[in-house]
Amino acid sequence: MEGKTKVVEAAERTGMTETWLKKHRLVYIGATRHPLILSIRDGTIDLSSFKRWLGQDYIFVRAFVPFVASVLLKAWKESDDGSDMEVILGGVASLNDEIAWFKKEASKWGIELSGIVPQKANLDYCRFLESLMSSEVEYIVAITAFWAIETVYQESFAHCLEDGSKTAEELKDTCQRWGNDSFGQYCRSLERIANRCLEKASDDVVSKAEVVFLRVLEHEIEFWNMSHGET
Ligand SMILES: Cc1ncc(CO)c(N)n1
Repeated sequence: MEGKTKVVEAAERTGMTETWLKKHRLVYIGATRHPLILSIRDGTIDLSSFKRWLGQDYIFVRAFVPFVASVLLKAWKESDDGSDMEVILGGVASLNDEIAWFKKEASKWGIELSGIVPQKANLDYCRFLESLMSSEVEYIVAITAFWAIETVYQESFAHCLEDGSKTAEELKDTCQRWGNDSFGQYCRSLERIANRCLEKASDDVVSKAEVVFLRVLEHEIEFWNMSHGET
């Protein structure tokens, strides 16, 4: 009887990410359909907002590298599936390309990356990432954050490439960077890892992961808000 109860509980937990996306739908939409993204998609974007975002995101991505490395380390220590490490390593490799891309893109727009001052929302987000790098933070919690961070960008930029979007030619490269199908597949691999881990996790760890998921969404919204340039 006890065994049966456990099976039912596990079944209810399959697709935890799906459950959270439904439960927190409004916040998720806030993060993936932000006015900056909508303005890229409808062609009304103010280029100074785009440039502000680009410069700040370069700083963010530099802090994101050690975070992803910390997830890799946790996978090596805590994961029960050796293929997790390969997916995460693929993420590290694509960040290497991403940093090179930021440099190229910045020079295209005449942005001096070394002169960028990180804004408060960026510093807050980077501090949050740093808190997740602690060895006290469980692999499941960290991989959930990683999946959410990548997925927000994928969903946002893919929206700018859908049929009917009026994205300017010079912004398509940026949208492709995160909006392309292979980045989408990579996000789904991360989601499968998160769901597999969440299925086996204790209630306590699952609720910690949910809190972290929500905080990622809030940080992403604040990050997009920086492009307004009011702070
Ligand atoms: C703020 C932010 N979130 C997510 C990503 C995706 O890597 C990024 N580059 N920047």
